[in-house]
Amino acid sequence: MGKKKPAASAIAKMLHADATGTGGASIKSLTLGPAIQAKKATYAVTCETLRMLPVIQQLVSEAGLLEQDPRLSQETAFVLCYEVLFGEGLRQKGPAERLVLSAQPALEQQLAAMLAEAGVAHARDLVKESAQSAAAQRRPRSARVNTLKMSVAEALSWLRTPKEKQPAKLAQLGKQVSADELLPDVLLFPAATDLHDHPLVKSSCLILQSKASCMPAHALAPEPGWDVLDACAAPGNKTTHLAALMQGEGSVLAFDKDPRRLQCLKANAAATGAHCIRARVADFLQLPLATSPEFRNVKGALVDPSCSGSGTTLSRMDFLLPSHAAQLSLGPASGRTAESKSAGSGMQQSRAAEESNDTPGCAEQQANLGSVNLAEHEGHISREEREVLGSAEAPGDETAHRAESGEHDGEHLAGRGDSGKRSEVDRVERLARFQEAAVRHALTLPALQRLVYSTCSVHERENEAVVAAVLPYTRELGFELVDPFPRWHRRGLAGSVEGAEKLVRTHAVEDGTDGFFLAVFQRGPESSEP
Ligand SMILES: C[S@@+](CC[C@H](N)C(=O)[O-])C[C@H]1O[C@@H](n2cnc3c(N)ncnc32)[C@H](O)[C@@H]1O
Repeated sequence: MGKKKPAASAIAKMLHADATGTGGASIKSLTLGPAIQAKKATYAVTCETLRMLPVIQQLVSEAGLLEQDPRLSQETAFVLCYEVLFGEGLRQKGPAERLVLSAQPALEQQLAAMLAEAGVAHARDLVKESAQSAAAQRRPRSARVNTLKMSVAEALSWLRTPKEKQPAKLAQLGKQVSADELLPDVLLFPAATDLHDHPLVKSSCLILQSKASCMPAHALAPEPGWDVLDACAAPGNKTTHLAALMQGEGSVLAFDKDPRRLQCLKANAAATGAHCIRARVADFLQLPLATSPEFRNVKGALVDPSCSGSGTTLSRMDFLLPSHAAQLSLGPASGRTAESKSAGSGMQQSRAAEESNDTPGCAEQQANLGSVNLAEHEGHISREEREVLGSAEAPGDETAHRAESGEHDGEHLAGRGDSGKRSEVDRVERLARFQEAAVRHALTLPALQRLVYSTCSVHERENEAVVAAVLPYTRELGFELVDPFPRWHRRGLAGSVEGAEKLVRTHAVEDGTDGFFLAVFQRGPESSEP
């Protein structure tokens, strides 16, 4: 049956990772990598095949396609079935295409029967759209103005002033852009705007970065001339943001354990003109922060360590996967599966719906960093993170896991079996221990004034519970929790930790950005002496 199409390979990996609860796969990392030639088309076919999967699976099964030729893989059958029924059609190429083309009349007949049974006109109506999918489609696109290259006013003027011979699409974009109310260098564009080929993005004047991911650098608020440390920095979206807020004056000392990701950070720093970044490969936990002259004057630290990435499931479009779509209906009348569970408006409900990220990733992997291919690096995170967790941390202690977190993990992993649930719970626990260790270590910087801890996780264990674990130590050192964004509405989970009202959360469905968490520790003037 020949080589698998890239979309079929991607779907095979996604379905395997989803079914087994293993990480390492995301639609973007699998379809936009350097080895893929027609990236956008592969990405689109993969997404759309997954979106229509409940219908396609049934059609493939009822047409007996896989039995007709055992060499046909189910993923190839899914993709070809998508293309012949909903996509751009198929050409008689190889045996797989010929087989699906010969089955086309039967497939179409079966589809018509499904539509009639469900009483709907379009195949899309057979797949009930989840609340998450709808939210993902509504979500505005955000971009950060790289103020090392262009002021916000210049960027807005560039976008809003029609240029000679400017494509209509760009002129239209200029009418729709708005400045974010909270973060002065963040611009918001309408949902589904594709900015990747925009001239300002290509020249790194605009950085495609989620609003939530732009919060930590603002929360740290470094002054020009400071020495600042970025503990787990690659691929460096926040590192370059720090450099921009410092107007390129001072030093941003950036570390990451992963050499490939650090290369990515360096390329990112060069492209954005962030020349004050000094980046090197290092295990942050091993750096002699308390004793080395290199760190003597560091006043600000950002700790944005590996996390479960459970706040980024909307950006990653994990809702297209079967474990997330388990409750999707196969149409109003079919009654074949349970009702879709609403993401709801409350934090608890939505958290449960979101806690589903099996690839430790972060929103930043989806950002466009000019020529740097981050999709490639996204897959690398999970391998690296497994190593990090395997080597640097104690094994997870399941009894230490908080009941609430466990409950939601269990909920989202329903259907994967106990081992899947257990491994996810253990994974979050191990991540949290690393996160705690990283914060504690950063606090040993002798001149530290301000520390920001952030994750793109929605798990309490990785967020408020980490703050609770380090709080006594921070107090001993004279640090207090402070509120970086008094006007922001979403706070730490009530009752989770003293000072939860000073913690910042963002909600993936309700705030139009990734699910994110941040805490700011500040040392009072009387205790800032080393
Ligand atoms: C969430 S990502 C950081 C994203 C980054 N702050 C940004 O905004 O682009 C976490 C990073 O931590 C790195 N990491 C994990 N363990 C580490 C360690 N012990 N020392 C240094 N870096 C580590 C991973 O390689 C990964 O690049």
